[in-house]
Amino acid sequence: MSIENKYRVHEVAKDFGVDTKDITDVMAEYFTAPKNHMQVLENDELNLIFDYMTKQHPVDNMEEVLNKQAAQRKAPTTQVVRQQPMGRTQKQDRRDSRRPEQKRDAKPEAKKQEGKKPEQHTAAAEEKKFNNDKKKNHRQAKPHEQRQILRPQGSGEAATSTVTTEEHKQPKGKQIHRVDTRGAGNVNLDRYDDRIDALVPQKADRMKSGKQKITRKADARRPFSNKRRQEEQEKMKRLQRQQELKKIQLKVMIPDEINVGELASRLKRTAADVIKELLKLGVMANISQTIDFDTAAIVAEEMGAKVEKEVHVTIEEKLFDESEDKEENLEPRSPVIVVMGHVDHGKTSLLDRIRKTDVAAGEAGGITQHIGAYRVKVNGRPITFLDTPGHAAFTSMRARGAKITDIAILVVAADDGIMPQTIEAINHAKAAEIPIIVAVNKIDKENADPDRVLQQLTEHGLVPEEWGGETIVCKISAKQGIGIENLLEMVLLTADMQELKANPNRQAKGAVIEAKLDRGRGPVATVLVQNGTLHAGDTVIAGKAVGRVRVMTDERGRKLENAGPSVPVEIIGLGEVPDAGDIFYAVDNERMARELVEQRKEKEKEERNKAMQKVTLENLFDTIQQGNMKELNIIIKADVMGSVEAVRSSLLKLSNEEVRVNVIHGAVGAINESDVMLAAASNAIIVGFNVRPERVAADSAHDQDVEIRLYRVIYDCIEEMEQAMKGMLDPKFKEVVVGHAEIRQTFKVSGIGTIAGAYVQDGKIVRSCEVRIVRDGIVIHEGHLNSLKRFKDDAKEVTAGYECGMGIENYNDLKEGDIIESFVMEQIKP
Ligand SMILES: Nc1nc2c(ncn2[C@@H]2O[C@H](COP(=O)(O)OP(=O)(O)OP(=O)(O)O)[C@@H](O)[C@H]2O)c(=O)[nH]1
Repeated sequence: MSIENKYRVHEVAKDFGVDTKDITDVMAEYFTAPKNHMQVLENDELNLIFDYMTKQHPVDNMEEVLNKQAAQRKAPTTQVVRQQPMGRTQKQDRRDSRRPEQKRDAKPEAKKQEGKKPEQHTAAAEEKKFNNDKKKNHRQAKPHEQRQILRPQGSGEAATSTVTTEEHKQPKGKQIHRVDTRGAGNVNLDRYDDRIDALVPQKADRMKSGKQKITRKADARRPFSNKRRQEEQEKMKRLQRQQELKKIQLKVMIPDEINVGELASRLKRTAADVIKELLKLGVMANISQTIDFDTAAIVAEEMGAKVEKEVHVTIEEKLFDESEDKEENLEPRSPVIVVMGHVDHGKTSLLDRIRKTDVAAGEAGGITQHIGAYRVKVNGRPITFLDTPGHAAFTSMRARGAKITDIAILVVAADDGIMPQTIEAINHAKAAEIPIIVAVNKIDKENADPDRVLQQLTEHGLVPEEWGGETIVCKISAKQGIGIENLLEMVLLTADMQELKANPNRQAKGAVIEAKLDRGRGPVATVLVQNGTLHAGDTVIAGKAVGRVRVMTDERGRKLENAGPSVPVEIIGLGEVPDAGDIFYAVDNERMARELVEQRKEKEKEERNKAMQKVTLENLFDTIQQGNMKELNIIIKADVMGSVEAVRSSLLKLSNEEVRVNVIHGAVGAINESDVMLAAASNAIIVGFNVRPERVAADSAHDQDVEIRLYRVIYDCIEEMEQAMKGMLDPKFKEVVVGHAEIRQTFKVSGIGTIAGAYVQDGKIVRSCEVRIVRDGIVIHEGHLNSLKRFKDDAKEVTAGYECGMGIENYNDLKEGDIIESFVMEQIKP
């Protein structure tokens, strides 16, 4: 309360025209008795006293007031009369009018209000009463309103005197009464009623809200001003409430990552607000920067929003059940084996022998057909063999992300030993991280030297068990059927170590092993079920093919109804031929599967158009920077083994904290298709020394975006790799300046343009070269020559010390003194 607003007991008494004791009594009744008459009254005390006094002292004689006002009847309807301090006469009038004998009854009457404070009392009851009174043509003054609206009693429509607003005109803190004097005869009561009607509901609202109506002393004495302010305050509060409500309701969906601008717009705030909030978290970010979900969520919550994680569900996620199997649902499954080895070492013979072993074992069934895979039973336990020739399919499957084999059998002819393809096979198996069982074949041959094979194996990191290593080596003869059973037992033993398991009780998932278009049957695919069980009639999606399994058969042509984990089956019913290595899923929703297939086709088209994604020396640094590369796989091919080893050891030394250089294969000889396949499957770069790629390999590398780098000097290779890893690889082209000429004169030739007469200062100007025009050291144009003449003759080139005439293609702004620089872009060869 400011000094000028201090309102003391005796002043209040004086203004009401009562004794100080009356005020003291009221105070004592509802608060505590004031210490003395100088005590300053608090707002709530004042409010109460006003309510109390106005109620206890209704105006019962307005005559004198009215008489005074009669003189002003012709004055404007609303007139502000300042009384500073309250005009003596009027004050006296009021005192007279308010000083009836009731004064002494004031207390008892107030006490009757069931101990409620007068403020509370006046609230609802008085409101009702007021409305009723009003309807009676304002014949009775209402005690509560009395301090606001002074009405003549019994005079009906005679005259009405009202205290009005006009707050802004008042000196602060002074008690001012404004009197709205309406002429008795021309009072527009309807208007007056309207005003009251408008005020009443608002007032009733306020009453309901239980808030104190008058909160300041100044307000107490400016009731209408107070009302307007309250209306405004109410309005403000309502707006605030709405805003708060809005804030509460604002829910934002935030994905794993979101950029600042997008977050701001989702929060319906400015980017600056979000950036500020981020700064508070110690995150410096600009509008286009991407922040992670956690950071964005904190910011959003700080800004009063409710955060929900935005999860994008792909069709795949909806369609495929990729949930992890619970341990209790897993059952042992049979191993899936691939047979690899150098050409003619006996792969086919071995596979045939194994199959025959099985048939010989008395397996009932039809004629054996080639479907790409088959199963045999060894000691009552089935083993699945991939019967796909060579390791091409195996590798291409791996390149597609299908890991289908559990164990590799490496066939090495005892009479031939380890050969290039044997090494390739070893490296393929290593890259696929599957155990290798070595089958030393053809031991029946006279010139067989199994020990030599063991020795060679050791050189390639496969130390045989009998030599204290971990590699199982079986000596066999595929032709004579020697050691086959032992080999199969070893396979089972190795499989046992792997504890291969799957859940047969779910929808099938697996890989396509082979597929072809059969004239009579349409697309036919051999699939290996890897998890779950495939049923005849299931809807299946494999890569870009979708369809229903119409017929399902095994390698002997027997119809199957169900195929569980590790079972290869041939299926008919797909709409298209899938690719070997495609993952297949049995699904519930065929329509969605077809939609997914369309999506995949579309995506494939896009990807075909996109730049290659495979690692190259050019994109190596970026790939490392993006954290997409932890290992740089390299395949080395060279003319001599010494080079392979030298390069291997030098490249391995390039490994740093971010990326490990990994030589996955090194061999002597031309770069062949198998190298390219391995590179494609392992995202490797092929490095060649003094070797060239075979034509097929080069085409294949081009198709599969495999990079082949050819060098003649090891040092160049190491340096380039190092530069690439540091992101400092030289550009593929570099500019070579050929010569300079100075323009001495210019001529304008109609229909041709400006021709420059120039003098070649150094090097030469070549007709086919690119040129740039340099004026005062600044390049003002780059382009091509459209003419180069020596005297009147066209010239191919003009060397230093000679004059020439030249025209620049589509450029005429040539001036004396310009330098024409002739240059060529040279490709940098590795
Ligand atoms: N003496 C002997 N000859 C064998 C043995 N295994 C295979 N052969 C012979 O070696 C030759 C090649 O055998 P394949 O089984 O066709 O060899 P592969 O590795 O499948 O050959 P590709 O399919 O061409 O890669 C054939 O003439 C076989 O008869 C064996 O254990 N002993």
